Amino acid sequence: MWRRGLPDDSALQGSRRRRHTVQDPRPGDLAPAPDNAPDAHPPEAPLTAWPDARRIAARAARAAPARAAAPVLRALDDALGHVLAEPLTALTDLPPFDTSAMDGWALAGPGPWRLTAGRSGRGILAGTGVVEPLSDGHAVQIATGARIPPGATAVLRSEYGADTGDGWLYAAKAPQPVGFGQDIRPRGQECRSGDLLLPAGTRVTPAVLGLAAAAGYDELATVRRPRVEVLVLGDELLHRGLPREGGIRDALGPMLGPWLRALGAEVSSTRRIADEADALYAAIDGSSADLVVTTGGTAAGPVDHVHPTLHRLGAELLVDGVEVRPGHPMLLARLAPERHLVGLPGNPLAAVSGLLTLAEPLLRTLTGRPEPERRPAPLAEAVSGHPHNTRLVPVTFRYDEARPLRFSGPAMLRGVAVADALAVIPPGGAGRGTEVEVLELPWSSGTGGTGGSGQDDDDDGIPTQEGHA
Ligand SMILES: Nc1nc2c(c(=O)[nH]1)N[C@H]1C(S)=C(S)[C@@H](COP(=O)(O)OP(=O)(O)OC[C@H]3O[C@@H](n4cnc5c(N)ncnc54)[C@H](O)[C@@H]3O)O[C@H]1N2
Ligand code: MOO
Repeated sequence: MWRRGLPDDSALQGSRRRRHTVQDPRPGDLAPAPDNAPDAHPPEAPLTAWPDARRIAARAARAAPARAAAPVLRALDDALGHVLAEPLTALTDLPPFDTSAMDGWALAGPGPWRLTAGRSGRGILAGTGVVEPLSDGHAVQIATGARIPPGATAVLRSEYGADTGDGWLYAAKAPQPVGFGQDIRPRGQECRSGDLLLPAGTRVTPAVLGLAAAAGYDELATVRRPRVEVLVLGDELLHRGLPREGGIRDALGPMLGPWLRALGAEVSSTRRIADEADALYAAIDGSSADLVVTTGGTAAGPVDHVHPTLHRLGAELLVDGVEVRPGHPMLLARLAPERHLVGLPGNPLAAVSGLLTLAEPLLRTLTGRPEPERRPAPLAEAVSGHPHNTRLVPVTFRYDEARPLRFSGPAMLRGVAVADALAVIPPGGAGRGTEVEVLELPWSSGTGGTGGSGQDDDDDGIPTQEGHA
Protein backbone atom coordinates (compact mmCIF):
# COMPACT_ATOMS: atom_id res chain seq x y z
CA MET A 1 0.00 0.00 0.00
CA TRP A 2 1.14 3.47 -0.75
CA ARG A 3 0.99 5.75 2.22
CA ARG A 4 2.88 8.85 3.05
CA GLY A 5 2.77 8.69 6.80
CA LEU A 6 5.78 8.68 9.07
CA PRO A 7 6.01 6.08 11.79
CA ASP A 8 5.07 8.78 14.27
CA ASP A 9 2.71 11.16 12.55
CA SER A 10 3.01 13.74 15.32
CA ALA A 11 6.39 14.63 13.87
CA LEU A 12 4.77 16.06 10.76
CA GLN A 13 4.86 19.80 10.47
CA GLY A 14 3.91 22.41 7.98
CA SER A 15 1.62 22.34 5.03
CA ARG A 16 0.38 18.81 5.38
CA ARG A 17 -0.88 19.44 8.86
CA ARG A 18 -2.19 22.92 8.10
CA ARG A 19 -4.22 21.63 5.20
CA HIS A 20 -6.25 19.28 7.33
CA THR A 21 -9.86 20.49 7.39
CA VAL A 22 -13.06 19.07 8.76
CA GLN A 23 -13.65 17.41 5.39
CA ASP A 24 -10.12 16.16 5.06
CA PRO A 25 -9.56 12.59 6.11
CA ARG A 26 -6.80 12.32 8.72
CA PRO A 27 -3.89 10.03 7.99
CA GLY A 28 -5.01 6.54 8.69
CA ASP A 29 -8.71 7.23 8.05
CA LEU A 30 -9.13 4.99 5.07
CA ALA A 31 -12.05 6.80 3.50
CA PRO A 32 -13.43 4.97 0.47
CA ALA A 33 -12.14 6.37 -2.80
CA PRO A 34 -14.70 8.51 -4.63
CA ASP A 35 -16.19 6.97 -7.75
CA ASN A 36 -14.31 9.28 -10.05
CA ALA A 37 -10.95 8.66 -8.36
CA PRO A 38 -8.42 8.04 -11.12
CA ASP A 39 -6.21 5.81 -9.04
CA ALA A 40 -6.51 3.17 -6.44
CA HIS A 41 -4.80 4.65 -3.43
CA PRO A 42 -7.02 6.42 -0.94
CA PRO A 43 -6.40 10.06 -0.15
CA GLU A 44 -5.02 9.31 3.29
CA ALA A 45 -3.83 12.80 3.98
CA PRO A 46 -4.23 16.02 2.08
CA LEU A 47 -1.49 16.84 -0.34
CA THR A 48 -0.19 20.35 -0.84
CA ALA A 49 -1.75 22.20 -3.77
CA TRP A 50 0.74 22.56 -6.64
CA PRO A 51 1.01 26.38 -6.58
CA ASP A 52 1.39 26.30 -2.79
CA ALA A 53 4.14 23.69 -3.04
CA ARG A 54 6.11 25.94 -5.39
CA ARG A 55 5.66 28.93 -3.10
CA ILE A 56 6.71 26.95 -0.03
CA ALA A 57 9.82 25.73 -1.87
CA ALA A 58 10.73 29.24 -3.03
CA ARG A 59 10.36 30.62 0.49
CA ALA A 60 11.98 27.74 2.34
CA ALA A 61 15.46 28.98 1.56
CA ARG A 62 15.10 32.71 1.95
CA ALA A 63 17.90 33.07 4.49
CA ALA A 64 20.02 30.33 3.05
CA PRO A 65 23.80 30.56 3.04
CA ALA A 66 24.48 30.62 -0.68
CA ARG A 67 22.83 34.01 -0.93
CA ALA A 68 24.27 35.45 2.24
CA ALA A 69 27.80 34.13 1.64
CA ALA A 70 30.52 36.41 0.34
CA PRO A 71 30.41 36.68 -3.45
CA VAL A 72 32.83 34.56 -5.44
CA LEU A 73 35.06 36.55 -7.81
CA ARG A 74 35.32 34.74 -11.12
CA ALA A 75 37.41 35.56 -14.17
CA LEU A 76 35.19 36.34 -17.15
CA ASP A 77 35.99 33.03 -18.83
CA ASP A 78 34.84 31.20 -15.70
CA ALA A 79 31.66 33.18 -15.04
CA LEU A 80 29.26 31.90 -17.69
CA GLY A 81 26.00 30.67 -16.18
CA HIS A 82 26.67 32.18 -12.77
CA VAL A 83 24.55 34.92 -11.22
CA LEU A 84 25.77 38.45 -10.51
CA ALA A 85 26.10 39.01 -6.77
CA GLU A 86 26.44 42.76 -7.26
CA PRO A 87 25.04 45.20 -9.77
CA LEU A 88 27.19 45.60 -12.88
CA THR A 89 28.03 49.30 -13.07
CA ALA A 90 30.02 50.75 -15.93
CA LEU A 91 33.68 51.29 -15.07
CA THR A 92 34.07 53.57 -18.08
CA ASP A 93 32.11 55.69 -20.51
CA LEU A 94 31.02 53.70 -23.58
CA PRO A 95 32.27 54.48 -26.06
CA PRO A 96 35.19 55.72 -23.98
CA PHE A 97 35.97 58.47 -26.56
CA ASP A 98 34.26 60.00 -29.59
CA THR A 99 34.53 57.29 -32.22
CA SER A 100 34.13 57.07 -35.97
CA ALA A 101 31.16 54.85 -36.84
CA MET A 102 32.38 54.34 -40.42
CA ASP A 103 35.49 53.96 -42.54
CA GLY A 104 36.00 57.27 -44.39
CA TRP A 105 37.34 60.69 -43.50
CA ALA A 106 37.05 62.86 -40.44
CA LEU A 107 36.14 66.38 -41.59
CA ALA A 108 36.37 69.83 -40.07
CA GLY A 109 33.81 72.31 -41.40
CA PRO A 110 32.32 72.43 -44.91
CA GLY A 111 34.14 70.97 -47.96
CA PRO A 112 35.97 70.52 -50.13
CA TRP A 113 38.65 69.54 -47.63
CA ARG A 114 42.41 69.60 -47.75
CA LEU A 115 43.62 66.05 -46.98
CA THR A 116 46.19 65.43 -44.29
CA ALA A 117 47.87 62.05 -43.80
CA GLY A 118 47.90 61.97 -40.00
CA ARG A 119 50.91 60.79 -38.00
CA SER A 120 50.85 57.25 -39.38
CA GLY A 121 50.58 58.37 -42.96
CA ARG A 122 47.53 56.06 -43.20
CA GLY A 123 45.10 58.34 -41.46
CA ILE A 124 43.73 57.53 -38.02
CA LEU A 125 43.43 53.83 -37.25
CA ALA A 126 41.43 52.14 -34.50
CA GLY A 127 43.64 51.92 -31.45
CA THR A 128 45.55 55.13 -32.19
CA GLY A 129 46.25 56.68 -28.82
CA VAL A 130 46.95 60.32 -29.52
CA VAL A 131 45.41 62.07 -32.51
CA GLU A 132 46.36 65.45 -33.85
CA PRO A 133 43.71 68.16 -33.99
CA LEU A 134 42.06 68.80 -37.33
CA SER A 135 41.79 72.38 -38.43
CA ASP A 136 38.85 73.87 -40.30
CA GLY A 137 38.66 72.87 -43.97
CA HIS A 138 40.81 69.75 -43.46
CA ALA A 139 40.07 66.04 -43.65
CA VAL A 140 41.97 62.94 -42.54
CA GLN A 141 41.31 59.33 -43.42
CA ILE A 142 39.77 57.47 -40.48
CA ALA A 143 38.84 53.86 -39.70
CA THR A 144 35.71 52.57 -37.99
CA GLY A 145 36.29 52.62 -34.26
CA ALA A 146 39.14 55.17 -34.43
CA ARG A 147 39.26 58.16 -32.15
CA ILE A 148 37.80 61.34 -33.66
CA PRO A 149 40.44 64.09 -33.80
CA PRO A 150 39.72 67.28 -31.86
CA GLY A 151 38.20 69.88 -34.18
CA ALA A 152 36.45 67.31 -36.44
CA THR A 153 32.75 68.01 -37.03
CA ALA A 154 31.67 64.95 -39.04
CA VAL A 155 32.73 61.74 -40.71
CA LEU A 156 32.21 61.21 -44.42
CA ARG A 157 31.84 57.53 -45.38
CA SER A 158 34.39 56.30 -47.89
CA GLU A 159 31.67 55.53 -50.45
CA TYR A 160 30.33 59.10 -50.29
CA GLY A 161 33.62 60.91 -50.91
CA ALA A 162 36.26 61.08 -53.64
CA ASP A 163 39.96 61.54 -53.06
CA THR A 164 40.96 63.06 -56.42
CA GLY A 165 44.64 62.42 -55.81
CA ASP A 166 45.48 66.10 -55.84
CA GLY A 167 45.30 66.41 -52.06
CA TRP A 168 41.64 67.41 -51.96
CA LEU A 169 38.58 65.52 -50.83
CA TYR A 170 35.17 66.14 -52.37
CA ALA A 171 31.83 64.89 -51.09
CA ALA A 172 30.45 62.85 -53.99
CA LYS A 173 26.75 62.06 -54.26
CA ALA A 174 26.26 62.46 -50.55
CA PRO A 175 22.74 61.23 -49.83
CA GLN A 176 22.47 64.05 -47.35
CA PRO A 177 24.70 67.01 -46.56
CA VAL A 178 27.57 66.12 -44.26
CA GLY A 179 26.08 67.27 -40.98
CA PHE A 180 27.65 68.05 -37.64
CA GLY A 181 28.41 64.88 -35.75
CA GLN A 182 27.37 62.60 -38.59
CA ASP A 183 28.68 59.04 -38.29
CA ILE A 184 30.34 59.93 -35.01
CA ARG A 185 29.51 57.90 -31.89
CA PRO A 186 29.90 60.39 -29.10
CA ARG A 187 31.67 59.39 -25.91
CA GLY A 188 29.19 58.01 -23.35
CA GLN A 189 26.45 57.33 -25.94
CA GLU A 190 25.78 53.87 -24.46
CA CYS A 191 26.63 54.62 -20.84
CA ARG A 192 28.54 56.91 -18.53
CA SER A 193 31.00 55.58 -15.99
CA GLY A 194 29.00 54.60 -12.92
CA ASP A 195 25.75 53.90 -14.81
CA LEU A 196 23.90 50.75 -13.72
CA LEU A 197 24.11 48.28 -16.59
CA LEU A 198 22.61 45.15 -14.99
CA PRO A 199 21.09 44.51 -11.58
CA ALA A 200 22.38 41.94 -9.09
CA GLY A 201 20.69 38.62 -9.77
CA THR A 202 21.28 38.75 -13.52
CA ARG A 203 22.40 35.46 -15.01
CA VAL A 204 25.73 35.69 -16.80
CA THR A 205 25.10 34.90 -20.44
CA PRO A 206 27.63 35.21 -23.29
CA ALA A 207 26.20 38.69 -24.01
CA VAL A 208 26.66 39.69 -20.36
CA LEU A 209 30.31 38.59 -20.58
CA GLY A 210 30.75 40.80 -23.64
CA LEU A 211 29.10 43.79 -21.98
CA ALA A 212 31.15 43.32 -18.80
CA ALA A 213 34.38 43.21 -20.80
CA ALA A 214 33.43 46.32 -22.79
CA ALA A 215 32.60 48.08 -19.54
CA GLY A 216 36.04 47.37 -18.11
CA TYR A 217 35.65 44.19 -16.02
CA ASP A 218 38.25 41.43 -15.75
CA GLU A 219 36.27 39.45 -13.18
CA LEU A 220 32.74 39.38 -11.88
CA ALA A 221 31.32 39.06 -8.37
CA THR A 222 29.04 36.03 -8.54
CA VAL A 223 26.70 34.39 -6.07
CA ARG A 224 28.15 31.25 -4.53
CA ARG A 225 26.34 28.37 -6.11
CA PRO A 226 24.34 26.24 -3.75
CA ARG A 227 25.97 22.84 -3.33
CA VAL A 228 23.71 19.95 -4.23
CA GLU A 229 24.28 16.25 -3.69
CA VAL A 230 22.20 13.72 -5.60
CA LEU A 231 21.46 10.34 -4.01
CA VAL A 232 20.04 7.78 -6.44
CA LEU A 233 18.17 4.97 -4.71
CA GLY A 234 17.13 1.68 -6.23
CA ASP A 235 18.89 -1.69 -6.18
CA GLU A 236 17.28 -2.48 -9.54
CA LEU A 237 19.29 0.21 -11.28
CA LEU A 238 22.08 -0.61 -13.70
CA HIS A 239 24.69 1.89 -14.76
CA ARG A 240 25.98 0.33 -17.96
CA GLY A 241 24.70 -1.79 -20.79
CA LEU A 242 21.27 -3.17 -21.54
CA PRO A 243 18.50 -3.90 -19.06
CA ARG A 244 18.93 -7.45 -17.79
CA GLU A 245 17.62 -9.84 -15.16
CA GLY A 246 14.92 -7.45 -13.97
CA GLY A 247 17.33 -4.55 -13.75
CA ILE A 248 16.83 -1.32 -15.67
CA ARG A 249 19.16 1.53 -16.49
CA ASP A 250 19.40 4.46 -14.08
CA ALA A 251 17.87 7.30 -16.09
CA LEU A 252 18.00 9.87 -13.30
CA GLY A 253 21.66 9.83 -12.33
CA PRO A 254 22.81 11.02 -15.78
CA MET A 255 19.94 13.52 -16.04
CA LEU A 256 19.75 15.26 -12.69
CA GLY A 257 23.30 16.54 -12.26
CA PRO A 258 23.34 18.49 -15.52
CA TRP A 259 19.75 19.64 -15.02
CA LEU A 260 20.53 20.92 -11.51
CA ARG A 261 23.60 22.68 -12.87
CA ALA A 262 21.39 24.34 -15.47
CA LEU A 263 19.28 25.57 -12.56
CA GLY A 264 22.34 27.20 -10.99
CA ALA A 265 23.56 24.49 -8.62
CA GLU A 266 27.05 23.17 -8.06
CA VAL A 267 26.55 19.42 -7.99
CA SER A 268 29.18 17.99 -5.71
CA SER A 269 28.35 14.36 -6.43
CA THR A 270 25.77 11.92 -7.72
CA ARG A 271 25.93 8.79 -5.57
CA ARG A 272 24.14 5.49 -5.83
CA ILE A 273 22.80 4.35 -2.50
CA ALA A 274 21.72 0.79 -1.73
CA ASP A 275 18.10 0.21 -0.73
CA GLU A 276 19.02 -0.03 2.92
CA ALA A 277 17.70 2.31 5.57
CA ASP A 278 21.06 2.67 7.28
CA ALA A 279 22.88 3.45 4.04
CA LEU A 280 20.39 6.23 3.25
CA TYR A 281 20.57 7.56 6.80
CA ALA A 282 24.37 7.68 6.68
CA ALA A 283 24.39 9.38 3.27
CA ILE A 284 21.99 12.14 4.27
CA ASP A 285 23.43 12.57 7.74
CA GLY A 286 26.95 12.79 6.37
CA SER A 287 26.15 15.29 3.62
CA SER A 288 27.04 18.94 4.04
CA ALA A 289 25.28 20.02 0.84
CA ASP A 290 22.83 22.92 0.90
CA LEU A 291 20.39 20.65 -0.87
CA VAL A 292 20.22 16.87 -0.97
CA VAL A 293 18.15 15.47 -3.83
CA THR A 294 17.06 11.86 -3.52
CA THR A 295 15.40 9.81 -6.24
CA GLY A 296 12.99 6.98 -5.59
CA GLY A 297 11.91 5.51 -2.30
CA THR A 298 9.30 8.20 -1.61
CA ALA A 299 6.37 5.77 -1.54
CA ALA A 300 5.76 3.07 1.02
CA GLY A 301 6.98 -0.05 -0.67
CA PRO A 302 9.11 -2.44 1.35
CA VAL A 303 12.35 -0.63 0.46
CA ASP A 304 11.04 2.94 0.35
CA HIS A 305 13.20 4.40 3.10
CA VAL A 306 12.92 8.14 2.52
CA HIS A 307 10.11 8.94 4.96
CA PRO A 308 11.36 6.80 7.84
CA THR A 309 14.87 8.14 7.34
CA LEU A 310 13.71 11.76 7.43
CA HIS A 311 11.82 10.96 10.59
CA ARG A 312 14.90 9.36 12.12
CA LEU A 313 16.93 12.45 11.22
CA GLY A 314 14.38 14.72 12.89
CA ALA A 315 13.79 16.53 9.60
CA GLU A 316 10.84 18.87 9.23
CA LEU A 317 8.57 17.99 6.30
CA LEU A 318 7.62 21.23 4.58
CA VAL A 319 5.84 19.53 1.69
CA ASP A 320 4.80 15.90 1.87
CA GLY A 321 3.05 15.04 -1.36
CA VAL A 322 1.72 17.49 -3.93
CA GLU A 323 -1.53 17.64 -5.87
CA VAL A 324 0.27 17.15 -9.16
CA ARG A 325 0.50 14.35 -11.73
CA PRO A 326 2.92 12.88 -12.30
CA GLY A 327 5.02 13.07 -9.20
CA HIS A 328 2.56 13.45 -6.35
CA PRO A 329 4.74 11.58 -3.80
CA MET A 330 7.44 14.30 -4.06
CA LEU A 331 8.51 15.94 -0.82
CA LEU A 332 10.53 18.79 0.60
CA ALA A 333 12.14 18.59 4.03
CA ARG A 334 14.28 20.88 6.14
CA LEU A 335 17.25 18.90 7.45
CA ALA A 336 18.75 21.82 9.36
CA PRO A 337 18.04 25.56 9.37
CA GLU A 338 19.91 26.10 6.12
CA ARG A 339 19.87 22.64 4.58
CA HIS A 340 17.06 21.04 2.64
CA LEU A 341 16.17 17.77 0.98
CA VAL A 342 13.97 17.30 -2.06
CA GLY A 343 12.69 13.76 -2.45
CA LEU A 344 11.93 13.01 -6.09
CA PRO A 345 9.73 10.03 -6.96
CA GLY A 346 11.46 7.27 -8.84
CA ASN A 347 9.39 7.29 -11.98
CA PRO A 348 11.53 9.40 -14.32
CA LEU A 349 8.93 11.94 -15.52
CA ALA A 350 7.60 12.14 -11.96
CA ALA A 351 11.14 13.04 -10.92
CA VAL A 352 11.19 15.83 -13.55
CA SER A 353 7.90 17.07 -12.15
CA GLY A 354 9.39 17.15 -8.65
CA LEU A 355 12.49 18.86 -9.93
CA LEU A 356 10.46 21.69 -11.47
CA THR A 357 7.93 21.89 -8.64
CA LEU A 358 10.25 21.85 -5.62
CA ALA A 359 13.94 21.99 -6.58
CA GLU A 360 13.66 24.76 -9.17
CA PRO A 361 11.95 27.34 -6.88
CA LEU A 362 14.29 26.48 -4.00
CA LEU A 363 17.39 26.85 -6.19
CA ARG A 364 16.00 30.04 -7.67
CA THR A 365 15.93 31.55 -4.20
CA LEU A 366 19.33 30.12 -3.29
CA THR A 367 20.91 31.55 -6.44
CA GLY A 368 19.16 34.88 -6.13
CA ARG A 369 17.38 34.60 -9.44
CA PRO A 370 14.05 36.32 -10.02
CA GLU A 371 10.90 34.35 -10.65
CA PRO A 372 10.63 33.78 -14.39
CA GLU A 373 8.00 35.79 -16.17
CA ARG A 374 4.78 33.87 -16.57
CA ARG A 375 4.21 33.32 -20.24
CA PRO A 376 1.00 31.49 -20.93
CA ALA A 377 0.63 29.68 -24.23
CA PRO A 378 -2.53 28.47 -25.98
CA LEU A 379 -2.90 24.71 -26.17
CA ALA A 380 -2.83 23.30 -29.69
CA GLU A 381 -5.22 20.56 -28.59
CA ALA A 382 -7.38 19.71 -25.61
CA VAL A 383 -5.64 18.01 -22.71
CA SER A 384 -7.57 15.91 -20.26
CA GLY A 385 -7.10 16.69 -16.63
CA HIS A 386 -6.97 14.94 -13.31
CA PRO A 387 -10.17 15.64 -11.34
CA HIS A 388 -8.35 17.31 -8.43
CA ASN A 389 -4.69 17.62 -9.32
CA THR A 390 -2.64 19.80 -11.59
CA ARG A 391 -1.02 17.95 -14.48
CA LEU A 392 2.37 18.78 -15.95
CA VAL A 393 2.47 17.76 -19.59
CA PRO A 394 5.52 18.00 -21.88
CA VAL A 395 4.80 20.28 -24.83
CA THR A 396 6.62 21.64 -27.80
CA PHE A 397 6.01 25.12 -29.16
CA ARG A 398 4.65 25.23 -32.67
CA TYR A 399 3.39 28.43 -34.26
CA ASP A 400 3.15 29.98 -30.78
CA GLU A 401 0.95 27.14 -29.56
CA ALA A 402 1.87 24.56 -26.95
CA ARG A 403 1.51 21.14 -28.51
CA PRO A 404 1.25 18.24 -26.09
CA LEU A 405 3.70 15.45 -26.78
CA ARG A 406 3.19 11.73 -26.84
CA PHE A 407 5.09 9.32 -24.61
CA SER A 408 4.50 11.44 -21.55
CA GLY A 409 3.58 8.74 -19.05
CA PRO A 410 5.15 8.99 -15.56
CA ALA A 411 7.78 6.38 -16.36
CA MET A 412 8.67 7.85 -19.78
CA LEU A 413 11.22 10.40 -20.86
CA ARG A 414 10.64 10.17 -24.61
CA GLY A 415 8.19 13.11 -24.57
CA VAL A 416 10.16 15.43 -22.34
CA ALA A 417 13.35 14.72 -24.28
CA VAL A 418 11.91 16.66 -27.23
CA ALA A 419 9.89 19.16 -25.17
CA ASP A 420 10.37 22.89 -24.90
CA ALA A 421 8.34 23.18 -21.71
CA LEU A 422 5.87 21.49 -19.40
CA ALA A 423 2.33 22.84 -19.67
CA VAL A 424 0.47 23.31 -16.42
CA ILE A 425 -2.96 21.73 -16.91
CA PRO A 426 -5.41 22.75 -14.19
CA PRO A 427 -7.61 20.17 -12.46
CA GLY A 428 -10.38 19.13 -14.83
CA GLY A 429 -8.31 19.67 -17.97
CA ALA A 430 -8.08 22.42 -20.57
CA GLY A 431 -9.65 22.81 -23.97
CA ARG A 432 -7.96 23.56 -27.26
CA GLY A 433 -6.86 27.21 -27.39
CA THR A 434 -6.94 27.63 -23.62
CA GLU A 435 -4.01 29.70 -22.40
CA VAL A 436 -2.06 27.68 -19.86
CA GLU A 437 1.06 28.44 -17.85
CA VAL A 438 4.19 26.77 -19.18
CA LEU A 439 7.35 25.88 -17.29
CA GLU A 440 10.15 26.34 -19.74
CA LEU A 441 13.04 23.95 -19.72
CA PRO A 442 16.42 25.55 -19.04
CA TRP A 443 17.72 24.81 -22.53
CA SER A 444 14.57 25.86 -24.39
CA SER A 445 14.69 29.10 -26.38
CA GLY A 446 11.14 29.68 -25.22
CA THR A 447 10.31 31.57 -28.37
CA GLY A 448 8.24 28.87 -29.97
CA GLY A 449 7.11 28.67 -33.53
CA THR A 450 10.39 27.44 -34.93
CA GLY A 451 9.92 23.73 -34.62
CA GLY A 452 13.28 22.27 -33.79
CA SER A 453 11.86 19.92 -31.22
CA GLY A 454 12.62 16.89 -33.29
CA GLN A 455 8.95 15.91 -33.35
CA ASP A 456 7.68 14.35 -36.51
CA ASP A 457 5.74 16.83 -38.62
CA ASP A 458 3.28 14.10 -39.46
CA ASP A 459 2.50 13.54 -35.82
CA ASP A 460 -0.96 12.11 -35.96
CA GLY A 461 -2.43 13.80 -32.93
CA ILE A 462 -2.92 10.52 -31.13
CA PRO A 463 -3.84 11.33 -27.54
CA THR A 464 -0.69 12.39 -25.83
CA GLN A 465 -1.21 11.06 -22.36
CA GLU A 466 -0.46 7.68 -20.98
CA GLY A 467 -2.94 8.24 -18.18
CA HIS A 468 -3.10 9.90 -14.84
CA ALA A 469 -0.50 7.77 -13.12
N1 LIG B 1 0.11 1.52 -4.11
C1 LIG B 1 0.61 2.58 -4.71
N2 LIG B 1 1.82 2.48 -5.24
C2 LIG B 1 2.37 3.55 -5.86
C3 LIG B 1 1.65 4.76 -5.92
C4 LIG B 1 0.38 4.82 -5.37
O1 LIG B 1 -0.29 5.85 -5.41
N3 LIG B 1 -0.09 3.70 -4.74
N4 LIG B 1 2.22 5.82 -6.55
C5 LIG B 1 3.11 5.52 -7.62
C6 LIG B 1 3.73 6.70 -8.07
S1 LIG B 1 2.71 7.79 -8.77
C7 LIG B 1 5.05 6.89 -8.01
S2 LIG B 1 5.77 8.23 -8.77
C8 LIG B 1 5.93 5.95 -7.37
C9 LIG B 1 6.91 6.64 -6.46
O2 LIG B 1 7.65 5.68 -5.89
P1 LIG B 1 9.07 5.88 -5.29
O3 LIG B 1 9.46 7.30 -5.22
O4 LIG B 1 9.10 5.12 -4.03
O5 LIG B 1 10.00 5.24 -6.37
P2 LIG B 1 10.45 3.74 -6.55
O6 LIG B 1 9.44 2.82 -6.03
O7 LIG B 1 11.82 3.63 -6.03
O8 LIG B 1 10.49 3.67 -8.13
C10 LIG B 1 9.34 3.85 -8.88
C11 LIG B 1 9.66 3.41 -10.32
O9 LIG B 1 10.65 4.22 -10.86
C12 LIG B 1 11.76 3.44 -11.26
N5 LIG B 1 12.99 4.17 -10.97
C13 LIG B 1 13.40 4.53 -9.75
N6 LIG B 1 14.56 5.18 -9.86
C14 LIG B 1 14.89 5.21 -11.15
C15 LIG B 1 15.98 5.72 -11.88
N7 LIG B 1 16.99 6.34 -11.27
N8 LIG B 1 15.98 5.58 -13.23
C16 LIG B 1 14.97 4.92 -13.86
N9 LIG B 1 13.89 4.43 -13.21
C17 LIG B 1 13.85 4.55 -11.88
C18 LIG B 1 11.67 2.18 -10.44
O10 LIG B 1 12.36 1.13 -11.03
C19 LIG B 1 10.17 1.99 -10.40
O11 LIG B 1 9.74 1.41 -11.59
O12 LIG B 1 5.22 5.03 -6.58
C20 LIG B 1 4.14 4.44 -7.27
N10 LIG B 1 3.60 3.44 -6.44
O1 MOO C 1 2.95 10.47 -9.52
MO1 MOO C 1 3.78 9.03 -10.16
O2 MOO C 1 4.72 10.21 -10.11
O3 MOO C 1 4.45 8.11 -11.42
O4 MOO C 1 2.84 9.46 -11.51
